[in-house]
Amino acid sequence: MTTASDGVLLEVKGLVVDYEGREVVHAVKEVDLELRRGEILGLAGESGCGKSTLAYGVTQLLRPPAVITAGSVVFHDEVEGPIDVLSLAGKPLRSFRWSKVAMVFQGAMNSLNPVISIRAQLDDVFTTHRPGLNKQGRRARATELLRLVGVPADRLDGYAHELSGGMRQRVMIAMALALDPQLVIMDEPTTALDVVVQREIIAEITRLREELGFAVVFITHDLPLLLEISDRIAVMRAGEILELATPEELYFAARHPYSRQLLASFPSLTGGAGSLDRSGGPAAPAVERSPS
Ligand SMILES: Nc1ncnc2c1ncn2[C@@H]1O[C@H](COP(=O)(O)OP(=O)(O)OP(=O)(O)O)[C@@H](O)[C@H]1O
Repeated sequence: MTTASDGVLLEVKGLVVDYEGREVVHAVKEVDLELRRGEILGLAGESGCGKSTLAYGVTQLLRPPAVITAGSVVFHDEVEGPIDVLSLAGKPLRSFRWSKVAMVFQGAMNSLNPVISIRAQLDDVFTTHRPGLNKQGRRARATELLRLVGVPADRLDGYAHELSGGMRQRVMIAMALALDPQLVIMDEPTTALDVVVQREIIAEITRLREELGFAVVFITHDLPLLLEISDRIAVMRAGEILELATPEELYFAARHPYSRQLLASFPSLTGGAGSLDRSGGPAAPAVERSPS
């Protein structure tokens, strides 16, 4: 049995997720996966391969017609010990989602409430999940969270539409971190942003991960980005994980032909010298390039 001391945060075994419509779609097929405490795990693969279904499945965020038909998900909480995620329902499930696992989605405008101030939205999270926190405590925590993600505290009393896209995404990250989760699922968190802002947000995410130690499941079509920021990358195709490797292993010695095909579909990875250094950021991936 896995214990917290093994450093495993999330243990997924034989997970099967189907979409039950007129025709059943087998979106996730008997996936086994171990996510380590504090690691950034990238989920790579073409559109429709099941990345989001897998990530939402392990956090019980799926809605009908999605059905988990087999498998188990165990979250090794650093305080409470193992939690059988798939057996959670109602209040314990809602609490699990904010307190242990948080989500950052692509369009912050869709996740933030346009008619409620940022402060009130954070307040909502605290009053629901941290009822012991008084008004002063909530104010202090809200200010601290904004500072953490590099948003001026005076924005707390503003509204989502008054913020730039990058600022909004930072606020979303602050909300996700509000209850100090051990895992943050990020589904294309920077896709809607321009490249410069995207780089700033990515740098912020990796810095916060260093500082706070949460694990990240990072979903994106951007394989070069994953090579740069991930500790390990799972390559998915048609509901299965074909290969799970470090960026170095994947970049220099991918085992599965499909992984090689996927890498080859990014000219920036296979092109001429210097092509790994994208948009002024740190070189991707964080691996030594071969001299050839
Ligand atoms: N609500 C739904 N009803 C039926 N099938 C669905 C539904 N949502 C997703 N699917 C199917 O499940 C499979 C996996 O989809 P999923 O969105 O998880 O893939 P993805 O890799 O995250 O794709 P993308 O990168 O485009 O977001 C696809 O075949 C998709 O068509």
